[in-house]
Amino acid sequence: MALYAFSFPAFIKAYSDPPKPINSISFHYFNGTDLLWQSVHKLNQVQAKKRPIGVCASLSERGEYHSDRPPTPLLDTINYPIHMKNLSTKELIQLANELRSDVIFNVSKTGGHLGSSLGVVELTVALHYVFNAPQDRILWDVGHQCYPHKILTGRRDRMHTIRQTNGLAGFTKRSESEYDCFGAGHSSTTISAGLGMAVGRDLKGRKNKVVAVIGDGAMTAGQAYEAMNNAGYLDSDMIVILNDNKQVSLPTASLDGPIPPVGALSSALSKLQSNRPLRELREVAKGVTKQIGGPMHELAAKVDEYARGMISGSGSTLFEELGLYYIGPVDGHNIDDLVAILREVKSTKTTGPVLIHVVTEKGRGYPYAERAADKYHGVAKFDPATGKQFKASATTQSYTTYFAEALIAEAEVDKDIIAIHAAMGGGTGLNLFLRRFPSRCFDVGIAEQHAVTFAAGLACEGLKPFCAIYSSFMQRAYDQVVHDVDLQKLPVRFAMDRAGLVGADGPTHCGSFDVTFMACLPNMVVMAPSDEAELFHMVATAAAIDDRPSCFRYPRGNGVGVQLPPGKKGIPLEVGKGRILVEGERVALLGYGMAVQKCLAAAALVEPHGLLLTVADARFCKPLDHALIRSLAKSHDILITVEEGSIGGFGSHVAQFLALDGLLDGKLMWRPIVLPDCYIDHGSPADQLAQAGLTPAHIAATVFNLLGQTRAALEIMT
Ligand SMILES: Cc1ncc(C[n+]2csc(CCOP(=O)(O)OP(=O)(O)O)c2C)c(N)n1
Ligand SMILES: CC(=O)[C@@H](O)[C@H](O)COP(=O)(O)O
Ligand SMILES: [Mg+2]
Repeated sequence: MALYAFSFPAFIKAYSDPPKPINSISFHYFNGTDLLWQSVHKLNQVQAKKRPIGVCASLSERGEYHSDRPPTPLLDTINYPIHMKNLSTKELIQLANELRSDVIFNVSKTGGHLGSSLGVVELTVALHYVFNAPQDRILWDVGHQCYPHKILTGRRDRMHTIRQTNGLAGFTKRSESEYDCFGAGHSSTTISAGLGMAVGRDLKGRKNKVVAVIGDGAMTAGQAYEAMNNAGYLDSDMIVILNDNKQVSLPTASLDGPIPPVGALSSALSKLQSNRPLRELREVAKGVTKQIGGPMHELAAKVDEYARGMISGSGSTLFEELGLYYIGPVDGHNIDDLVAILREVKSTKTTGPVLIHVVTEKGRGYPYAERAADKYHGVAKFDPATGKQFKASATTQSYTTYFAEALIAEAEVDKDIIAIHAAMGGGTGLNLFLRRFPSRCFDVGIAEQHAVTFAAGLACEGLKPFCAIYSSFMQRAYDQVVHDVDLQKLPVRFAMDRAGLVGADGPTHCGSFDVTFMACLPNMVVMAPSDEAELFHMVATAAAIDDRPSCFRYPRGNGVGVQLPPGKKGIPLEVGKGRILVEGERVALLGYGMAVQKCLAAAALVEPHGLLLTVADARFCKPLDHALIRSLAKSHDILITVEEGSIGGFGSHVAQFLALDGLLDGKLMWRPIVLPDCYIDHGSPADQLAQAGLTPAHIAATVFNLLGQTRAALEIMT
């Protein structure tokens, strides 16, 4: 939407004889007595489906897109934003189309986050055209939509390495580029960080701009409001761009039916889109204010005041109540409008925080993504021509699916079981639960803190809430876990998926700390299954624990192929009891969670050397199975614990017990194998495990070293 820089006569004329409808926004009618404009605003050009301009490759016969990478003659000349500055609008449109095809072909070879990147192609071009990064700070919330940004900021030649070992990160990352002014991965942080940068700029006497791009999903998290509230109070100059694509929650893991956006914000945003006329009037008024001085200010200010008042009457300027100047909605795929409005806002002095509401389409410009329920949010490698993804075939289901099936089985026989997730219905598998129990599944938006305390409230009323939140996203709700759940000993059950290393998403998404931060809580039962059958049993165990909170963790990935319980219904375990899987001698490996599988593999590696190791599955970190640990410590020379978690977790609790029980006072050699005290970068799961020292070979080498067999230790590692 272009801000109309009316001249005075034209402005007055607009009052009586509105201009003819023009391309994107036009004012039909203004009645001088009441401030009512009807406007025609083609927000999403139907022609959007038109083949991109300037792309001469013919469409594939096999499908609806090119099978070969189309030529990108203009993009080939752009390595950094500085190379874009002299382009015409037409060239910018061509650049956007070439950039879009570049993203599609890159991701078709690497997999990754496609839909959100496609939705911000025009916005990215306009931002890097108008603003001067890296001096101007451009922040991308969550950062999963940053592929166009990375291509335009000197990293096009490395996009084929994205999310791979030693490759580009899948999110923005400060250490990767000066153009990535803030790291992301978890949502809803950029307004806070951007405000910090704006205040820092002012304190340093600098003049650069700060722009935070945040999605409608990320805008459902409380931190976004904390930040806007503070921005409104501080009145610092910054620009928030709300990228509203009507996708808040993720059916990432499965092609579920479209999940409507959750929460009151989504309906407020829809209202904003329906309340266009009044807002456009304000934009006109603002445009006039800037173009003319003197007495017209009062008229324009009056128009603005009326418009604000009338819009807020409909409760639609939620953002203005927080002190941000609202502009929009703007067509996020119209570069002409975007450039005009960004230029206008950039050139306006001391505006305080401004929120530009941009409406985009996730997956835009790639028919398979546009049509998919999940908008191709997270994709495997795929054939660009047909959109067919090359998903690895597996003989077992994901732990996510097993969890959902286990919870459904429990909910079939217990009507008090309720499921809660935070905008991750696909990733947690709870969309499967939702289909079976639509009234007992709650998606609270990207609001993990609220999810936990909401579950606490449910537990107060005698329900049995299962809060399914990825391990790393659970970090966001830790005080709620402590203060609202554990301290009050409320029976909330926490299902923490993506525990341990997660591969391509890297350190922001690795569930490294959940054992550490859960097992230190006095009332929490903390357990971890060593395979998919155990996961069913632990879901049943959690369902049965109704006098305190409990949690269980499980990894990203598929089961190991063990027999599932009959009817896929778990049997509650005896709380605090582990089990011995293999009786050996001299050396005992005590695994926690999926690390037990690595222990079994390590035992198999050393057996040809005449070593028969004991392998035990702890099952519980809290309460610990003291009898099992005491027995292992007393009947073996060496005790090694293994877990895919940080220091302070299972091994630390075992050490605490061994020390207090006097079991370290004798000959026992004891070693904990944990994640190293560092962040493991994105890469393949195998590479990550190797970097972490958690492979079966590493465990076997530890055994050999402790037995003084250093040659064997070296050999097993080569
Ligand atoms: C704290 C946190 N919770 C959950 C997620 C998982 N997640 C990644 S993207 C996404 C949806 C984001 O929606 P939006 O901000 O609208 O971006 P879009 O994908 O629509 O472009 C979610 C829930 C996350 N990254 N961070
Ligand atoms: C960007 C984001 O946070 C999610 O898309 C996340 O990458 C999903 O992870 P999974 O692919 O493990 O579900
Ligand atoms: Mg969205």
